[in-house]
Amino acid sequence: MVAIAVDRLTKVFPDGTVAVDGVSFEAASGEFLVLLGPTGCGKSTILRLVAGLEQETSGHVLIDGRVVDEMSARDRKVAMVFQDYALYPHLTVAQNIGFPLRVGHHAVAGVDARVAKVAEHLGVTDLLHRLPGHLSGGQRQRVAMARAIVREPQAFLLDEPLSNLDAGLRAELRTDVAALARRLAVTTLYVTHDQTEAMTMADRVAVLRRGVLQQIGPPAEVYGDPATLFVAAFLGTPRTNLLQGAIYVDGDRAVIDLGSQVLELPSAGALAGHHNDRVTVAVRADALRPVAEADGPALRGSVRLVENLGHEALVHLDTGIVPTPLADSQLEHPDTHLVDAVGEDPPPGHPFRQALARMMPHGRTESQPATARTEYGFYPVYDPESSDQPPVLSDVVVRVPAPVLPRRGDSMTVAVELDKLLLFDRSGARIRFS
Ligand SMILES: Nc1ncnc2c1ncn2[C@@H]1O[C@H](COP(=O)(O)OP(=O)(O)OP(=O)(O)O)[C@@H](O)[C@H]1O
Repeated sequence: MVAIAVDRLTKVFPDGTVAVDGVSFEAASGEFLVLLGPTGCGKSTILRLVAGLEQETSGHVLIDGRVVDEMSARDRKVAMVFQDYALYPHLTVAQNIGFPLRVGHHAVAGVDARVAKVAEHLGVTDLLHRLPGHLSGGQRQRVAMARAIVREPQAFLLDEPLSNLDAGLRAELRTDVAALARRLAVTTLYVTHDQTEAMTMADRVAVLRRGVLQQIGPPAEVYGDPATLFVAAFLGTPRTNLLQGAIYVDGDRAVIDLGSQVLELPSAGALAGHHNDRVTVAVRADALRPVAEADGPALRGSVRLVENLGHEALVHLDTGIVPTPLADSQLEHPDTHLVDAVGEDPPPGHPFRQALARMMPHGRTESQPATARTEYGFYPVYDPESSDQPPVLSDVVVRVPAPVLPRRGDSMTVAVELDKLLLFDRSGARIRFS
């Protein structure tokens, strides 16, 4: 088997769309590498470039250490499977699987044996005589996979192969597909926007955003140690809580000021140089634990909503903390929207004045002016362009084990595991503090 690498790969389409922007990575021989990212981030384009179905604007594709930029798709000997399996409707399953061998240079002898072997690998032996129209979606996808591997490709390129299937089948097939790729030890690039698929199937995950590689690493590392706010926000079920905050440092004391609440850190440590920095605090449900009484860092709130999932519940807590909005925040527009409200007010007449006037201060009450600061000098800011609606305070989502569930309106305290707390600066880059 062979390694696949891309080196500063860039694809600009004729209309100027930069679909892939200087991406470099290497999938080792036999590795299962998942390309993960939201729609339009360039995943499929990377796959098509590797397959030779698209010509790169600059950079290189390497297969087994050899630059293949000028090599035809056929000669690259990689097999690609798409989400629409595109089986030939008038051919039986056996004929579909054997098709690449019959049109290729192979002697016809031996085709049946290879079809039988591959069909067994994919668990479709009983279906060999059927037509695709008489198969379920999952069975069709298995046949498409069988057809792709029958030529014994050097590598597998899978483009959202499971996305047309229902949830149950997806779960079943993702285990099968990953197991098959490992059994055959075929180097695999697998494209998905589904974080569960990425986490469960991959040896390593490459997270992409707008054609740019954000981070690559084993699933646990990318999840637990995200390099950017984008990665932290993209990976998390339930969704990662993103909270506006600021860092306050006084000697060896450090506080993360969340407006209506503060989290005290044991020591300033690596945050010493970040006094007054505006940050987004990303805190996932697995960093939060409901407690009767806090004996360490904690957040408090009142229960707004309980989603009962049977074995556990997701509790939405109204904490009075202002969220970093996912779509209109620095997540999508680095450093363009948020005003640095820490430290000093903008001068009169400054264009940000209006924005500041619409700020939601911490624990706002009727008697409190809208520009109240916390004792540490911070107030969260709403982007006035993102919405005409009054600002909404963040719900912090917490997992609570069934059966003892809180009720709407109950107060709740959740202990915060500080070493799972993720801080990001205004450009979305990680601030490490321990
Ligand atoms: N032929 C083309 N001409 C112009 N733009 C294109 C072309 N093909 C893709 N794009 C654009 O390039 C970007 C990346 O597309 P690509 O299909 O690689 O994304 P993706 O991450 O695979 O998305 P999805 O998950 O929706 O399939 C998108 O903005 C897309 O609109």
